[in-house]
Amino acid sequence: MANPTSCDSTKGSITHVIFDMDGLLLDTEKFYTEVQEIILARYNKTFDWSLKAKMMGKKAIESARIFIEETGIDSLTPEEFLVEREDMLQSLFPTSELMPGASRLIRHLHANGIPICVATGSHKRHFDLKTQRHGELFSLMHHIVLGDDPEVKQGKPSPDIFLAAAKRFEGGPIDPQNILVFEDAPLGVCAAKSAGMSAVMVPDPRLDSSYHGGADQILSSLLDFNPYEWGLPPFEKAASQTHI
Ligand SMILES: O=P(O)(O)OC[C@H](O)CO
Ligand SMILES: [Mg+2]
Repeated sequence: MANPTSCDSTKGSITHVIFDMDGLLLDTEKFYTEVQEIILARYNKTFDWSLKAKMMGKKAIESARIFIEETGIDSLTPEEFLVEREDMLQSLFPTSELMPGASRLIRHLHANGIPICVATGSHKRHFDLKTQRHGELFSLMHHIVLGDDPEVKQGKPSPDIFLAAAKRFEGGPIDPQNILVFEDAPLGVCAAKSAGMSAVMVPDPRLDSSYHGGADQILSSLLDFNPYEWGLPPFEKAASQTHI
């Protein structure tokens, strides 16, 4: 039988799970990168991962401000930048695909009665486009908190979105110590830790490891997540392996 004492005290106390969406559940960060590269090329500039790290996970207008500030393009306002990228994003988002392991993990936690939700910087209109092929999977979430939710005053790295998500679980607010957040973005990990939660980071391999600080665990893929390590119900296969 599985030995529960192999989990440390924090990991063993997880009862609720919050998922980031872009770059974590859905392979959508590549769309932002592609579009931003196209826009920057018009100004003979290139997009790099240090800028990407500052933008990922934020609300659209917040990341637009960073983009304009950091690239020094003064002929575009952040609002104009958002308009300029919108048509391209709207045609790409409906093609969004799931990240490896996302479906398995969501279905596993749901089937085992672990309350799960999504907390994404994406606003409603983009969320609807990105998830239009994944409605059934996202319907397994207890709730979804979006970047344009009135309770989310500031985007990540502010803890606002994760604290709002913790409140909306049944019996909420859930103690942050009992919540595990999955994130791909450095600012998202920062937000989860500021909210007092545990954070598993699944970063893009192109993100420099200097951005990995703060996460409680770094994984290459959701496929590598072991629920048992966190006191969560093990995957079937893992459960049988513990008998060996
Ligand atoms: O990573 P998310 O799901 O918080 O989304 C944030 C933006 O929409 C994209 O960086
Ligand atoms: Mg993300």
